[in-house]
Amino acid sequence: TQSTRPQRLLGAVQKNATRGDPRSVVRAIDHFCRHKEWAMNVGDEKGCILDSVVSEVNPAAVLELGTYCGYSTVRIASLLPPHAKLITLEFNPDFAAIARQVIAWAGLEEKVQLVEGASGDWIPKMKEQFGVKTFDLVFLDHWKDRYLPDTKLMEECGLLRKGSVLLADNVICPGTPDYLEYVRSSPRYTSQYFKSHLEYTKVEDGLEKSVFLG
Ligand SMILES: Nc1ncnc2c1ncn2CCCCCNC(=O)c1cc(-c2ccc(F)cc2)cc(O)c1O
Ligand SMILES: [Mg+2]
Repeated sequence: TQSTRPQRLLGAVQKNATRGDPRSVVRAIDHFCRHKEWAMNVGDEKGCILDSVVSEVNPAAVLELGTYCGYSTVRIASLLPPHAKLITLEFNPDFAAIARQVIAWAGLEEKVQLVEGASGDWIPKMKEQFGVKTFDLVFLDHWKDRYLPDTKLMEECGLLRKGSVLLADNVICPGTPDYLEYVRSSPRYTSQYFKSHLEYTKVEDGLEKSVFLG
């Protein structure tokens, strides 16, 4: 039977990356996606911007919306301080199964909780299910038309505190126009655009960093 692209991506990790070495996992995925098969990871160029924001925030509690194969999960988790936790939500069970193995290969299982399901269903249950108070950093990389409703949901559920940072992928390509309009015009956010390119291409894309002001 035919393998899927995520399965072939996992194979490239297991073949080319060193167990327990997150950077080698990131490098193996980027090489696979640049030279073999494109895949919708945040990628190396936007990944450097992600790394700098994670390092600056130095978060104790991170939420990632949209795990896919776990590429950004590994990038983020590898930069977290001890005892910090990353909860990552993935809707697609096949993607989730691959991501678990990629995260395990990187040796980051202790820092990551992968939850299968839709963001709209899980966000209201975060506090009771995972003992989360608020998130210091949220990385939005899931359905582009869910960025805005899920941001409003996180506000309503009290999951954001003064200073919480939202970092959104793909605000240009595929684009999240309603989300951009909201965070850039709302008095409750200070927003900043980091111009970059769609992963592994020359097409313009970028990350939007928005700080919740409470
Ligand atoms: N827990 C949850 N709740 C809701 N939705 C959930 C979810 N967990 C997952 N999903 C569903 C996300 C499906 C993937 C989202 N990402 C994307 O759709 C995406 C697409 C491109 C792209 C750009 C140009 C092209 F020509 C083609 C594709 C690039 C990217 O960096 C992308 O992140
Ligand atoms: Mg993306």
